[in-house]
This record gives sequence, structure tokens and C-alpha cells, in this order.
Amino acid sequence: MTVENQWYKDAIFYELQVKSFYDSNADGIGDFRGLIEKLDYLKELGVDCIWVTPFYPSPLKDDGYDIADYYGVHPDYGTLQDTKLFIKEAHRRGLKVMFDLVMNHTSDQHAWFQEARSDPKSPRRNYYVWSDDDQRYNDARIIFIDTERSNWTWDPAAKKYFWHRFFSHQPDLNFDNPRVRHSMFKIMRHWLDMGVDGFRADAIPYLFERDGTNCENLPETHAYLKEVRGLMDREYPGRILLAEANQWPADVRPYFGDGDEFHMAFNFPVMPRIFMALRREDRTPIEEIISQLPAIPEACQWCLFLRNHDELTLEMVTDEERDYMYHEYAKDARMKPNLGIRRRLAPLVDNGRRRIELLNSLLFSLPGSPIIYYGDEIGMGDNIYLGDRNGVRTPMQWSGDRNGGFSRADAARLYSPAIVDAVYGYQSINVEAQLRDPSSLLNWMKRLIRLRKNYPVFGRGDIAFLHPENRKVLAYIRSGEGQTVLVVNNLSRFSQPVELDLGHYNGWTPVEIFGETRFPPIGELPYFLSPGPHGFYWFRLEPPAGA
Ligand SMILES: OC[C@H]1O[C@H](O[C@H]2O[C@H](CO)[C@@H](O)[C@H](O)[C@H]2O)[C@H](O)[C@@H](O)[C@@H]1O
Ligand SMILES: [Ca+2]
Repeated sequence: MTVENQWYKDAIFYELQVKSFYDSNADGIGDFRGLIEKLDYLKELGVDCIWVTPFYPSPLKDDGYDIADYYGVHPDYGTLQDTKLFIKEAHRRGLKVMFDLVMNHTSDQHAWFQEARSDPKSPRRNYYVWSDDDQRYNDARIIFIDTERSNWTWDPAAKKYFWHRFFSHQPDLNFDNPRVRHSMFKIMRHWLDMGVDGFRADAIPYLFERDGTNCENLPETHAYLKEVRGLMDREYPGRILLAEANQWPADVRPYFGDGDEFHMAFNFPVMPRIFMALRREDRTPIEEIISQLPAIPEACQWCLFLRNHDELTLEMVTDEERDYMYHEYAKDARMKPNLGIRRRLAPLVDNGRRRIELLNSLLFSLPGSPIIYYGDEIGMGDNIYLGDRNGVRTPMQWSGDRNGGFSRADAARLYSPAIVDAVYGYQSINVEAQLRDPSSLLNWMKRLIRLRKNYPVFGRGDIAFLHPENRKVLAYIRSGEGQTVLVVNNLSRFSQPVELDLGHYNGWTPVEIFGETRFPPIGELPYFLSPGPHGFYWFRLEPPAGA
């Protein structure tokens, strides 16, 4: 991919669900027409690419990740025409769009599965993975441990067991079948022809199964994903693939291949360690995990996130680390689905404004492209009393009006109750109010986004950690693209003294980026700073004149 086409390296991503964003026709459910009405908001926020979670026809037993028809649009959300118009309107504003590509499984309501189970002679039978017993592949872990006891479920119509890595209503597709592999290519072309700029590829480690393995990250899976990438490069250059591979660093790395597999991959290992470091007030978890990340090909990029539509997953941590995270961040048992914590960003840090800003400083300055989960830019809350992961999928809070300005429907008709509690309710937390308040989180986020855009080094540069004695301070130099930026994060709730060894930059001047404030030049002695509680600095380092 040419350098001009590497737009994803500088982009700021924004994840949203159509149903949660804005309801244009007062039926209580967000829709594509509503999303179009809010594109100016996203443009103004400053994001570059919108990732839209599944909106396809579905029984919605896994919020659309259980697809019943890959080619359509769930009628609640609009029509294909609306979706096309959404892409067109996003593009008109210079915004890119990514859709979810759920390759691993379908809904059991998909016509393929219905045919497969009822007719052994149907060509669809071999679209799924069947067995006479439930003993094959028993080294494969169960992912949804709260609801599933086995990765096999008995189907009384087929009189066989079928294989599923997720819910038992989500049968896995059989990627050993060439027809399945080609069906996926056809589905991709359908949306790419409509103009979508890329796919967030769901649950990709699980495409193939092999005896005697854990059925994750298999060579066959990588070989197929390279074919997927080949199609993109040949037929749709400039469009991208983002991998959702919730794996340890050594197992995520192969999803970049030699630059011939995914353009991007979510950085699952870094995410929980950011929260761990914050709570421990110790930089070690972040430094350790980033140092363990293998180098990735030049054209590839990490996608950094703090929160998303799922639980804050704790699959990629040790048992001890998970216990710590539960103890610190999930005091109530209702916050703990499967191996994770179902909470939004603001409640995770007790609505602490400084901590939210610090987390965003890390999100926007560590290597990779950041993604914001809808509503986190205004500090929305969650509802731990809703089932599954629905507590972090409540209606976007636009104003203090009825239903938070999300819908004109009666409150009882909304797809989900809006947040109404005293701290996070839409009466206090909403876009309209925050736009009017110059010191709001939303306005601060906009400034952060704008600043980041002036510094391509954040998306493209190298990182070198400084190792000050005070471990409560995480400091690093980002360099590249002709820029050098020093980032200093105080993970502690108290002011901290820190001495930085900046000998290499003797004579350079740090300029604090938010205020364009010139600090004293760096000399031979360690550079002394005292960031306030959860405070951080981003300094542009300017070489001496004539250097
Ligand atoms: O389609 C099934 C699921 O696929 C994604 O799941 C990912 O999230 C899980 C946690 O909720 C995680 O444990 C797993 O490793 C991931 O593949 C999707 O994001 C989910 O919403 C969906 O249920
Ligand atoms: Ca609607």
C-alpha cells in the first residue's frame, strides 16, 4: 500500500451502534437516517473514521453479531438505500466508514443453517461443522463461560452436534469448505462496492478447527486471511482490514503477516494494563507490555482502545492480574460477565475528570491509532442492571430533553432505557450542555483530537521510554515525521516530582503543546518536572536554533 493510502495511521476512529445513536422516526430505535443527521457532530468532534457494529438482519440475540442475512439491513435500522446514503453523506464530509465483517459464525436463523440442519443432502450442510459426538476439539476453550458449557450443541433436526465458539445460537461456519470461503468474498464485495472503506473483522482467530490444537490462530486461518487481504489489495486498494484478535502479543503479531494480512489490529494486551497501571499508580504494566510487543511491518498499525461495546475483556491477563482488576474495578458481581468488566469509561474511574483525561492522554499518545467508543467523549455512564453487555450500549445522550434527545418515542418504547441516574443521567451528561460549556469533557476531547492531528508522530513515530526513578510517572519520547514529542503522565492521585534524563536533548526547548508554553531549555542536569494529580504533559521538543 502506498504511503498516501496509509490514512489509517493518522486517523482517529469512533465506534458506534446504529440503534444507539439517533432515532429519526420516533420508534425508539436508532437508525441510519438518524445517524446521517448526526454526521456533522462527528465531523465537528474531529474523528476520521466511523466503525459501525453489525446492522444486518438478525434475531438480535447477540446484538447483531448473530447475522441472518449478510447482504441486508435490519428493518429497525432502515433500508439498503439509507445505508448507501449514510456512506455517501459520510464521504461528503470527509469521513470514512468501516463495517463489521462477522466471518466466523452466523445466526442459527440464517437460511444456510436452516437448510443445513434440515437436509443432509443440501449443499449447505457442509457450510457448518458437524459431529456425531461432542468430544472433538476439546482443547478449545469456551469463550462465553457464563452461558455455554460446551462448544458443541446437539441439533435435533440434523441429529448431530454443531460447533460454535460463541453462543449456541451462533453456529461456526466451516472454512474448510471452499464455498464458504467464496461466500465471504462475495459478501465483502457487496459492501465494498457500496463504498465502505474497510472492515473490522470479528473473532478472526477461530475460523478453522484442527484436532489436537486449541483451534485458535491456525496456519489455515492465516492462509485464508491472506487471501482476504489479497482481494482487498487487488480490487479495492486503500480500503482496510482491522483485526479483532483477542490474543497475547506473540499470537496477534502474525495477523499482520509480512504486511500482507491485516492493516490494523486492536491492541488487546495493552488495554487492561493501562487500567492496571492507573490503579496501581505504577507504570510497570504499561512499560512491560509495550516492550513485549513485537515489531510490526511498516504499513501496519495498532488500534488502541479503552472501551468498546463488549465488556472490558480480561482474557489477555494472568489470573492474578484478573483478580486485581476485579477487585479494583468491579466491586459488584453484576459488573462481571464472562472474563471481563461491563462498565463504561467514566464509571470505571468514578467519574474522575482528571483520570478520564489521563486515560485519553495515554490513548492518544501511545503508539497506534486511537478509537473512541460513542458516548465516552461526554463521559456517559452505564447500567449494570441490564443483561449481557447492554449496560454499555444505552442511548446516546444528546440533550436534557425527553430520552436524552435520542428519540421522540415514549420512554417505554426505547430499545433500552436511557441512563437517568443523578450522576450520569442525560439531564446532567449530554452533548448540548457540554457544547455550551467551554470546560466540558467534550470540548476538551475536541481540543485533544485537534492537537493530535498536528502531530503525525503519534500515529507514525517510534517510542522510547524514559526510566525515571519515580515509578508513578510514565514518560516517553515519540519521534519521527520530523517531530519529537515528550509525554509525561503522572499515574498518581498526588503531585509527583520527577527527574528525566534528557541528556540527548541538551539545549532543546520543551514547548507544552496545549498552551504553546515554552519551558526552560534542557540542560546537562536531569530535567525536573512536578506534574499534578493525574496530570500529564505533552511537550514538543524544539532543537536549538541552527542545530
Ligand atoms: O460474535 C461473537 C462476539 O464476537 C466479538 O467478541 C469478542 O468479544 C468477546 C467479549 O464479549 C471476546 O471475549 C471475544 O474474544 C471477542 O471475539 C464481538 O465483539 C462480540 O460483541 C460478540 O458477542
Ligand atoms: Ca428509528
